[in-house]
Amino acid sequence: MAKECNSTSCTKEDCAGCSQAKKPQSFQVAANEFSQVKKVIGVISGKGGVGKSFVTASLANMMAAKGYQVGIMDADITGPSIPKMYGIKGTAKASDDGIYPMMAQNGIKVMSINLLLPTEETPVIWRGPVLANTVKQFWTDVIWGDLDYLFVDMPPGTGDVPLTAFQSLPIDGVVIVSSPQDLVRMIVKKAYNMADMMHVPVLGLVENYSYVKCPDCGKEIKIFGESHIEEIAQEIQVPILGKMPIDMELARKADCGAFHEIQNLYIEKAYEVMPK
Ligand SMILES: Nc1ncnc2c1ncn2[C@@H]1O[C@H](COP(=O)(O)OP(=O)(O)OP(=O)(O)O)[C@@H](O)[C@H]1O
Repeated sequence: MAKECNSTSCTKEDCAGCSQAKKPQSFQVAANEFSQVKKVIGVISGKGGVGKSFVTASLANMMAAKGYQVGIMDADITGPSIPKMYGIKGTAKASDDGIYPMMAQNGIKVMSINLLLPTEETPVIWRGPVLANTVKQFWTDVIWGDLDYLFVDMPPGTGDVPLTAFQSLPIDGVVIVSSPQDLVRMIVKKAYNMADMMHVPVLGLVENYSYVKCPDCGKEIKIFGESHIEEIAQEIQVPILGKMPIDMELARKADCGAFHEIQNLYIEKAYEVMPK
């Protein structure tokens, strides 16, 4: 048991069990006064292109189908894809009270930089602090209303913008998305360590692109090689929430703006770990 003290220079180990232990400084910002969000769930990946947006939207659909009020914050400011996946077009409206999210056909509220730009092809060529501030504003200025779950499609990596998202939003837990290559071991651990350093619980791991099913014989072909997800999950002591194959039907729906029709059964287990 640690000795109780008033020191401010103790290490994390020294302080274990001490009621005076230094808490990390909070940089959290207040939500818009018209937002009541019960749980905020981040979806992260150590690198881009692993299907983070796909998993974010799949989790959101799953909770919406179970009757919860759900929103998606597309915090991937330089690579926003959520509105397109749901076929949401146009510009979000605003009033003196804030900015209103737009709604997908299954009732999910969405906010993305693409809903604030003149066209969806307009590139976002902004410096880090401006990007990071936009994520903050998606929390402070967006009128989310009553939500049971807000899923945050976090920017990939461990840079400025994900750091601000972690620090500014009251994140209740994160899901890490990865692909099967060996390199992923290091990348998943970076994402895990970032969440850990931010004192945010990791709810589980999703492996994407695990295999592709041959349309003729049904054989599972592991185009990225053998999975390492079990070993990684064991090392970091978090559950595996599912392994997703490359599914052409799901890809087609995502591409044509019909993601609201998707029930992604490959990650059904994620429901069990959602904080209730
Ligand atoms: N399991 C899957 N089966 C078929 N298509 C998929 C699957 N996962 C993702 N895709 C498709 O791959 C593309 C990239 O996925 P997504 O946009 O989710 O990646 P991301 O990790 O969010 O990328 P980034 O963070 O770099 O923006 C999308 O077109 C998406 O529809």
